[in-house]
Amino acid sequence: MSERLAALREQIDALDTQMLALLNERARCAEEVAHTKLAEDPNAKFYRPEREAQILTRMQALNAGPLRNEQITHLFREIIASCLALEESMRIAYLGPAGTFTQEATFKHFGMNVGTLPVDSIAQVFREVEAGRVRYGVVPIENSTEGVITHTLDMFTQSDLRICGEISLRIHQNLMCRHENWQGVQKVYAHAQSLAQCRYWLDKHLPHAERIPVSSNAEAARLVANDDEAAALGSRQAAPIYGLQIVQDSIEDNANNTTRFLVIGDQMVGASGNDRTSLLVSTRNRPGSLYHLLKPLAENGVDMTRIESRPSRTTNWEYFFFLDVRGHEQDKAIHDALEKLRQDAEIVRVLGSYPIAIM
Ligand SMILES: O=C(O)C(=O)C[C@]1(C(=O)O)C=C[C@@H](O)C=C1
Repeated sequence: MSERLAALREQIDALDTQMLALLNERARCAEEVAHTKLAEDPNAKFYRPEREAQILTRMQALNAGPLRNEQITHLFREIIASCLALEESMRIAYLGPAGTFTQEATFKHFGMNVGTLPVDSIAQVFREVEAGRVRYGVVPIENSTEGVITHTLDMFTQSDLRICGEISLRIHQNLMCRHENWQGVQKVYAHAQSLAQCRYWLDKHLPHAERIPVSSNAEAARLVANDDEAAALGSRQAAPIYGLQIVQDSIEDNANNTTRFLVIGDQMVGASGNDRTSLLVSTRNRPGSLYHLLKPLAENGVDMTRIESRPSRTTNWEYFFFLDVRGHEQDKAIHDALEKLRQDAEIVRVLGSYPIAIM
């Protein structure tokens, strides 16, 4: 080994020693935070999404490189998750099975070592949280190319759970096989959405392979585990679970393909300074009802970023409206707009105020 290399490694060893001490000092602080919270309130919540968002935003602002903000965010998320695990060991239910993008989103947000419970429907995620068998749940809510996941919206009309956070995940599709010789595959299994997201890549590179839609990408990987002539598309997490190799990565046609997920729980989240509030509103069916619903928001200068309507299911031609606005329900503008709205609408429910997803 050259003297230069030996000296650099010595420097790295010294820095690692410092980081180790600092990490444990931080962990002891988090343990102290837990004791303090409990002393102040026996029902205190340990997971504080607003505080986590503030920490990550601050680190990004301070970051001078060469590590990219994305890497810094990932590292600090893992550090915070490890500290949170010292405060409380918790389990997260997600729309499974293992190896799906929802699992990837769960690990991204709660750290790679969090306990998880994969379940087989969005409704079941809600039920697990409602029954207290898990602390939080993670469900998909919208994809940038495929649109809103109406099943998740509908669940909020039947559940009192709140939205505690959101996770934004860049969807990278991977081609996975049992062996490296992917050019010879005859079949490509995947969820229909994943097949659609890789249509041009498949046209170009595997034009003769049959595309077979299945219930989830994890199911696709499971089928390919027993088939030398097939490939699966999906999240990189699926490969080791089903003994597959990633033979081509990031093959999605649209590089900006993103899915948004919600963290659901029974917790009110404080303001982080960069928040979103989701509302469920219903009005009597009369002329101008949508106008009356939106007027208080506009008059108070509340920035509405989305509106979705869903049939009420109990009365024909009556609708629930799902609205997203920028800001926190405690902000004066939103608070005042909600007061006004409540005078007019049948139902006005705040589904949650939560930090806007960070990277
Ligand atoms: O500040 C808190 O409330 C903590 O519990 C500490 C901490 C952290 O490690 O920084 C851990 C978990 C919370 O979700 C937020 C922050």
